[in-house]
Amino acid sequence: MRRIALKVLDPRMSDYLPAYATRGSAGLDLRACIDAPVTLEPGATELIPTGLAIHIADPAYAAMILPRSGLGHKHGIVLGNLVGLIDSDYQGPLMVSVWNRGSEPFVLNPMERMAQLVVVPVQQVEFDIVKEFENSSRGTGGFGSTGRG
Ligand SMILES: O=c1ccn([C@H]2C[C@H](O)[C@@H](COP(=O)(O)OP(=O)(O)OP(=O)(O)O)O2)c(=O)[nH]1
Ligand SMILES: [Mg+2]
Repeated sequence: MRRIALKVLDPRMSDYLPAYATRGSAGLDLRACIDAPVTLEPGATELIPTGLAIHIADPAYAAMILPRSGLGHKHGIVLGNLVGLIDSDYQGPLMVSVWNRGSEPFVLNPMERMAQLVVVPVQQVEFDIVKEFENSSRGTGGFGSTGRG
């Protein structure tokens, strides 16, 4: 398994370090490092600290913050930025933009799992400037060009 440097910014998080729930888990749950419950009214977005920082260091990797499916589907708790992207050179506090897109207030409790972190491979690229592309079967067709259903 790849190892990534992690700083515990808030000592309370030492007891709640992100871990894979099962052997096959892709995501590491991120918890709300808050002192008191936060009520998210319908439509509200709050930037919630995780109390952690990571430094991925290798530009061939990044991390993505994704919603938890249960919170998103049942309670409308998703992310204000839809997906959070953590650069490999980022060393600041890991923050989660929690958005209540639902119709009921949602109370986020201290240390509650609010989102998940997925580490993914990244291919950085350089561009070759061209006037014409080589032919492809799709060409410029997109946005439904192959039809519906
Ligand atoms: O949900 C998120 C998204 C981002 N970040 C941190 C890590 C990331 O590396 C940095 C910058 O994110 P991004 O590039 O998506 O934001 P930006 O608005 O382009 O800011 P910047 O100008 O700092 O790149 O913010 C988080 O902690 N949580
Ligand atoms: Mg950026």
